[in-house]
Amino acid sequence: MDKVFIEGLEIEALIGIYDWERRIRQTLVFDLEMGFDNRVPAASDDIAHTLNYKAVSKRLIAYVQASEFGLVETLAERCAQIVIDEFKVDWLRLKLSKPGAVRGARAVGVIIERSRQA
Ligand SMILES: Nc1nc2c(c(=O)[nH]1)N=C([C@H](O)[C@@H](O)CO)CN2
Repeated sequence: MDKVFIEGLEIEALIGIYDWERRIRQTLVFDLEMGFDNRVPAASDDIAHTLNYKAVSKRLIAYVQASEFGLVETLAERCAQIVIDEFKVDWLRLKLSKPGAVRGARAVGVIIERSRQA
């Protein structure tokens, strides 16, 4: 399966379960792999035929910056659903990292894989 990917997309958000986290914004890092048949845009050389990684990135930036969830699980799930619904993606893997959230760890977070429901 072909893929389009976005790696290391940094977005600031209000996220976390502790009181101190509700008073600050933290940097989150998104890595996405999205299933897509890249033979179609390769044949036409037309951006309109692509899964446009810039358009996906801009949509996620707008959504995440405005979000206020407690758990990274919730935010990851909503972002996955946006990409599947709005960009006609059938399958994706999304890694959401929260750097520096746990002392001693470079990052913590979740990795989810989701498919379009039949
Ligand atoms: N599985 C999760 N564990 C934890 C989360 C989370 O969102 N998912 N969040 C926290 C705190 O907000 C933490 O990031 C602050 O250091 C703890 N565990």
